[in-house]
Amino acid sequence: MAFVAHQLFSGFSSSAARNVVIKSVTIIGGGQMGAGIAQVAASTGHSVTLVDTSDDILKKSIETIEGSLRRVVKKKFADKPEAGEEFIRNVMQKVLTSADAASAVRGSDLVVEAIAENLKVKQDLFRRLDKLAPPHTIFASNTSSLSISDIASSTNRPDKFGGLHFFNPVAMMKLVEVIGTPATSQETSESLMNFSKVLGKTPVSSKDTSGFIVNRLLVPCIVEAIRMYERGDASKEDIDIAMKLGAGHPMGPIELADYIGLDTVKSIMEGEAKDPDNPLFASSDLLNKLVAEGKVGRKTAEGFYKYK
Ligand SMILES: CCCCCCCCCCCCC[C@H](O)CC(=O)SCCNC(=O)CCNC(=O)[C@H](O)C(C)(C)COP(=O)(O)OP(=O)(O)OC[C@H]1O[C@@H](n2cnc3c(N)ncnc32)[C@H](O)[C@@H]1OP(=O)(O)O
Ligand SMILES: NC(=O)c1ccc[n+]([C@@H]2O[C@H](COP(=O)([O-])OP(=O)(O)OC[C@H]3O[C@@H](n4cnc5c(N)ncnc54)[C@H](O)[C@@H]3O)[C@@H](O)[C@H]2O)c1
Repeated sequence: MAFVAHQLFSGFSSSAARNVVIKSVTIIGGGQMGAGIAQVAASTGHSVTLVDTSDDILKKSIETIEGSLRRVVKKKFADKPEAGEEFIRNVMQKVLTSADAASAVRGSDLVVEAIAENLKVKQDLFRRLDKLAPPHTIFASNTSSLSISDIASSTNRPDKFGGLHFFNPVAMMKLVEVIGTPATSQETSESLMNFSKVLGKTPVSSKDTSGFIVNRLLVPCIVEAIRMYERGDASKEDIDIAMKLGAGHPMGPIELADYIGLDTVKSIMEGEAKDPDNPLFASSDLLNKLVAEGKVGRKTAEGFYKYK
């Protein structure tokens, strides 16, 4: 799939002190999160370029976006199927794909990174993109657990760098955490807050602290659930039923781990385990085994559970 450089760089105001109005967005990583972010950005009128490492992966990303749009349209245009089809066509036209991050970022107001949860890999990517993106371009990471300051330190634009933490599935989850570091400028934070609102999300702001808001509270729940299952205190089914019916969660913590992806869960755990003061993240034999077997949850049709 060839990259088509149609995007007009249009939203930047001449004054460096003014907010960047985000019109064109490059999303790096076309997996669960990147595809979802591309979908909501295109659905709200942004020109989107979705980047991944190969055309085959990007083809799957496009299928994922179209599949999710069909579910959205089924409700939104319940009585007008033709209008729904037209909506899908219009949204899909706004999503270009490219396996070449370097050309994709050249006309972009915002770059959102949603690649693997690995500090060095994210730093390497941003170090490269920093040299290619225009000076006004804001960089944002969708990291679940890494420090935004650490990722931003690979660039020369820490003032134009923030966290934009979406939730899975992006099409359905209303929250975005906007993370500012001590170096993030007020204009950048405001631009990211405004962008999130334009996407139809509710943004909250958080300092660049471990887990931000949601994961600081959610991750211990998932960790304890997996340990409880490993110890044999309860079956995985009962743990999930208990948290759905007893705590009102839409998914149980073990189902949710499968939904997030056990590869991502393992990367988060290993990143956090570097803190010797936090025994919460000691390794889990069961999690390691599932990941080693390629059973990383829903995306591979098997994790703790099997999926059709
Ligand atoms: C021992 C050591 C362990 C170490 C552990 C370390 C832990 C690490 C943890 C990492 C955490 C990282 C997390 C990440 O940074 C942040 C997150 O994203 S957390 C995840 C947040 N998400 C959730 O909590 C999801 C909860 N689930 C739900 O809200 C719902 O279940 C659902 C996903 C919306 C699905 O709903 P269901 O009712 O279950 O199922 P349905 O299939 O019927 O769907 C309902 C409704 O929604 C529509 N829909 C669902 N998915 C999509 C989609 N992708 N696109 C479009 N529409 C979708 C569907 O069509 C249905 O519509 P309806 O038919 O009702 O009109
Ligand atoms: N899965 C979740 O529930 C969830 C929720 C919020 C945030 N996150 C975070 O979002 C990020 C992505 O998670 P995901 O679940 O979408 O992962 P994923 O495995 O579904 O997708 C990651 C994609 O990035 C691509 N990729 C890897 N390196 C790349 C590179 N250098 N250039 C371009 N593409 C590259 C991979 O090919 C893959 O398609 C992670 O940082 C994760 O912590 C995940």
